[in-house]
Amino acid sequence: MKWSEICIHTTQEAVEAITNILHEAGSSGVVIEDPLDLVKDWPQEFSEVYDLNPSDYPEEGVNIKAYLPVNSFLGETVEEIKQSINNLFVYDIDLGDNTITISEVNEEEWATAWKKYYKPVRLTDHITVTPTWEEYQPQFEGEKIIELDPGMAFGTGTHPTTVLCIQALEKHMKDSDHVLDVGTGTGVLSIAAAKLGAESVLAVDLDEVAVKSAKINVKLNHVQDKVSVKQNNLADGIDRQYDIIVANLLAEIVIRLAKDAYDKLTDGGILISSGIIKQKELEVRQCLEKVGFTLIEVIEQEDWVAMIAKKGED
Ligand SMILES: C[S@@+](CC[C@H](N)C(=O)[O-])C[C@H]1O[C@@H](n2cnc3c(N)ncnc32)[C@H](O)[C@@H]1O
Repeated sequence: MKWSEICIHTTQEAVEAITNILHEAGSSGVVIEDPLDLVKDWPQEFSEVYDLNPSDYPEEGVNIKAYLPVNSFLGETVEEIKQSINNLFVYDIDLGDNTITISEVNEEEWATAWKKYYKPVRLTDHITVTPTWEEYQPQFEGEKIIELDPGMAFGTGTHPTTVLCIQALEKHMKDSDHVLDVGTGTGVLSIAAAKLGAESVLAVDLDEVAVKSAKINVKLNHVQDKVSVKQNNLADGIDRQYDIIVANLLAEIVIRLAKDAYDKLTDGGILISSGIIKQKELEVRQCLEKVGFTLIEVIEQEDWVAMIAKKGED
């Protein structure tokens, strides 16, 4: 397996929180390079001599290094890590200059390195996702194929959080439903919804790169008659109601969206929320119930949970 090194330059204060984020993102080991270690009195047990090289350490602040497997969703994992770290501002944690570098393969190569690991994948009974550069012929009648060129946006379709959303869309969405996709990334969930029979889909993302990518992918999949894409913060300013809201965000952002999602669903409408790491399941569940949702299903893949919740009684 190939590994990529991610290095975050930050402060002492942020070490614990960032280490947690890296573990949650699937890193098995974390190295902390703290210049304070150079001046610390190390115990000289069993004749062990600590011979630290100052050139391995930053002059100020702390380097946290972690190793991630190079796979088709490496880009997404790095994006998740960046987002989770940026979210620490909310908790008043000083992040210092918060520079993030990727090495082993240089950043430019890294941006495309994952491409060779990205192959057509069957995600559900009906949906297969394939990168645009692969030749893929349908394998069975009724197979719906999503072609994607993710560029630098999140959403190859293969990430567990995305797969859970597509499975939930396939199960809970009815033909003629109107769908809102919050945090669309490459547009993968909107395209899936359109191909599964949605009447209309509005795809929103805060990130301009994602909005561009989603617009390209929507056209590539010939669903532009059903799917519109716009830059937007969560569901702010959206003034109509939807039958389904799908939101593959992080737990903290799902919590921020919950009340607004409830208001913007029709009675009996369904919220599919994903991007929830297992440890945060209870927190999100309590928040959804507090705003009035009835939880109807919780599905899991690896360390990730998606919650399907209904507006009104089950
Ligand atoms: C985990 S990715 C999901 C992408 C895609 N929907 C998928 O399932 O593969 C989350 C996306 O949410 C977007 N996002 C994060 N915060 C947001 C906000 N406040 N408003 C809208 N989009 C946001 C990010 O830019 C990113 O594209």
